[in-house]
Amino acid sequence: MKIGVIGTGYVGLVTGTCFADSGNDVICVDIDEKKVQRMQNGEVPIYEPGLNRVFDRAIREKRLHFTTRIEEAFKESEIIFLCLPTPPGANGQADLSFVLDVANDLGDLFNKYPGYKVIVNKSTVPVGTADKVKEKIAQKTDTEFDVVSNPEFLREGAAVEDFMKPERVVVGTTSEKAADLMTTLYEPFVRSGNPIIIMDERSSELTKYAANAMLATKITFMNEIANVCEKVGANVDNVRRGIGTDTRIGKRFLFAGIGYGGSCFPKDVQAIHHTADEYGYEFKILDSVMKVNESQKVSIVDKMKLYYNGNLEGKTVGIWGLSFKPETDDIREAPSLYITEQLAKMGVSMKAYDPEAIETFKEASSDETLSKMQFVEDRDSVIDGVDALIICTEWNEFRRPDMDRFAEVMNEPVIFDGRNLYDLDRARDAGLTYISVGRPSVNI
Ligand SMILES: NC(=O)C1=CN([C@@H]2O[C@H](COP(=O)(O)OP(=O)(O)OC[C@H]3O[C@@H](n4cnc5c(N)ncnc54)[C@H](O)[C@@H]3O)[C@@H](O)[C@H]2O)C=CC1
Ligand SMILES: O=C(O)[C@H]1O[C@H](OP(=O)(O)OP(=O)(O)OC[C@H]2O[C@@H](n3ccc(=O)[nH]c3=O)[C@H](O)[C@@H]2O)[C@H](O)[C@@H](O)[C@@H]1O
Repeated sequence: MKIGVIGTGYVGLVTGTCFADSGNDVICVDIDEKKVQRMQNGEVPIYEPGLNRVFDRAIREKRLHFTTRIEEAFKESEIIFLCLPTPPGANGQADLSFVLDVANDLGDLFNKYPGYKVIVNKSTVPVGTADKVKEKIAQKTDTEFDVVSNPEFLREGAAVEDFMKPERVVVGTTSEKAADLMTTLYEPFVRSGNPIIIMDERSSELTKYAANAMLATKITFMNEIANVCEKVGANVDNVRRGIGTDTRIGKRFLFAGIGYGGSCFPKDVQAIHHTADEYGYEFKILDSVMKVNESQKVSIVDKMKLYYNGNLEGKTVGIWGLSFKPETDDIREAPSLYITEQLAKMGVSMKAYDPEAIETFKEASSDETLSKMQFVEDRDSVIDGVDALIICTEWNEFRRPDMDRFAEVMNEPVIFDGRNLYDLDRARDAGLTYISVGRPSVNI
């Protein structure tokens, strides 16, 4: 099949590359000229494990092309995917301007190159967007076309794996013709028997938000259980194991920490809350989820204030991990941004390391915060001569450090761990003061 992909971010590039890998001819479009140039030169512009290998193969076999001209991707394609940003607007609603502007251009192109095509919304978009896109295009053309909702469920850091073997593919369309084309396209990805679930457009659009809001709620629930554990002297790891073995609850997404971040959970929880509000429904549980997550993101700073009796000025603190989760360079809504901002304001100096996200972190932080920060190139240099260490991201290389080294090289071996990486007995044996999430503190 001939496929066009508009927008080559985490979703668009993975979508285009994986469809090319399954034998389709794919043209990807982006307005970012530099990015397109890099991709044309064979470079993957984001860090995403496993993407390089599939990307190189698709380029070598000449099935994956890049352009800044939407017309080039439109002309020959049977299916066109919109993988455009839908950032939060001023009141938390999804900003649809990127999607609707492109829909407008598509209307003109349909006029110029008439003939049936399927336009697919892969961006996360509010209920009713398929109708809006349809309207925009229909204002410009009489050609037959369909607009389909096909939400994406991939996780950053595991994007290729998730795309290649999705647990389900959701397709929202009432058009049989479009459903057949989408089924043909996705069949190679669900050979193991996972379903392609066809439904109406609105249900499909809401499914995406329901999935993200449910997962954000699950994490937040565990963060609240962790906060209760800290009060009553219980251990959230034990509670997690105790409940996760119940298959009705499930083992995954039960890890307490410093709040959910990333480009999607925070914005999508806000957006579905806003949609409900627009339709006169108060989504109360999500009010609490957002409120709890705000405070959870900086709970480490509260713990530090308590430990240092409110006096952190002049301290030097090491930071392990800046990205919102491991295996990505994405820094959007990362707890590290909020923690470092607050510490900088309190006069704390910081020394930070992340395997992939230092550059993106610098781009996203204020000069005031950066003026208090120094960045180093390896994990071990961070802890030399610091008064405490904060762990923000659970990169693998932070899981098994030489535990004795903390006491040897830090001014004081104090660790505030936002990701519960270490066994409490091992921390105790290494002489650490160890404060984690929802577990008894060690040596306090
Ligand atoms: N990042 C993720 O893990 C997931 C994201 N999503 C959703 O997918 C959508 C895209 O997300 P990301 O890929 O993360 O965004 P992104 O911000 O990484 O990439 C968007 C790309 O679109 C390009 N773009 C903007 N306007 C354009 C235009 N007029 N023509 C061509 N290209 C244009 C930008 O230059 C950028 O390269 C969002 O709605 C998001 O909520 C859904 C599932 C997973
Ligand atoms: O719509 C999206 O963009 C995507 O959002 C999430 O994917 P992602 O944001 O890449 O990352 P997750 O692995 O879901 O983690 C999100 C946040 O939750 C936190 N988290 C996750 C799991 C957990 O048990 N505890 C926890 O605190 C992570 O640290 C991270 O900050 C969803 O998992 C994807 O299915 C979805 O497609």
